[in-house]
Amino acid sequence: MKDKRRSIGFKFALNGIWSVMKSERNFRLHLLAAIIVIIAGFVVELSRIEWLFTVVAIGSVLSAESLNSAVEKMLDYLNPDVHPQAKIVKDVAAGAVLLTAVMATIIGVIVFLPNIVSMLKSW
Ligand SMILES: Nc1ncnc2c1ncn2[C@@H]1O[C@H](COP(=O)(O)OP(=O)(O)OP(=O)(O)O)[C@@H](O)[C@H]1O
Repeated sequence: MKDKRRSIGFKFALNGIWSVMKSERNFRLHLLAAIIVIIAGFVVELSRIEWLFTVVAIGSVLSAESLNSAVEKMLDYLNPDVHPQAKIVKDVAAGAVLLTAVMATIIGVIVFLPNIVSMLKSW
């Protein structure tokens, strides 16, 4: 019974990921960027520790994007009047995405730049 409930919960979670993929252009763009980064990771042969940072960076951005989308959808559903508090709620959620995207960019530069430079030197 507990297993069945768990698998239903998992199905709902997958449904949430699918829904954000369908409705959020930014999520799709970040997903595309993640796929390109993963392919680049194989090309430059990242080390184990570099993969760890890369995976954490990608996961953080996609998670923040999903939570931002949940906040947006909840507010859209509640349909509040124009109000400074409603603005703050959306802006704070969008800020979380920006913070993770900046972090991911910094990690990307630190991880990939030396690899790309040494690859170019060996040509
Ligand atoms: N009810 C509201 N009251 C005051 N400001 C709002 C309200 N709703 C949205 N805003 C402001 O307008 C901005 C854009 O909101 P909008 O609903 O158009 O897009 P979003 O849901 O944040 O993003 P997306 O473009 O992904 O749908 C928000 O970031 C917020 O600053």
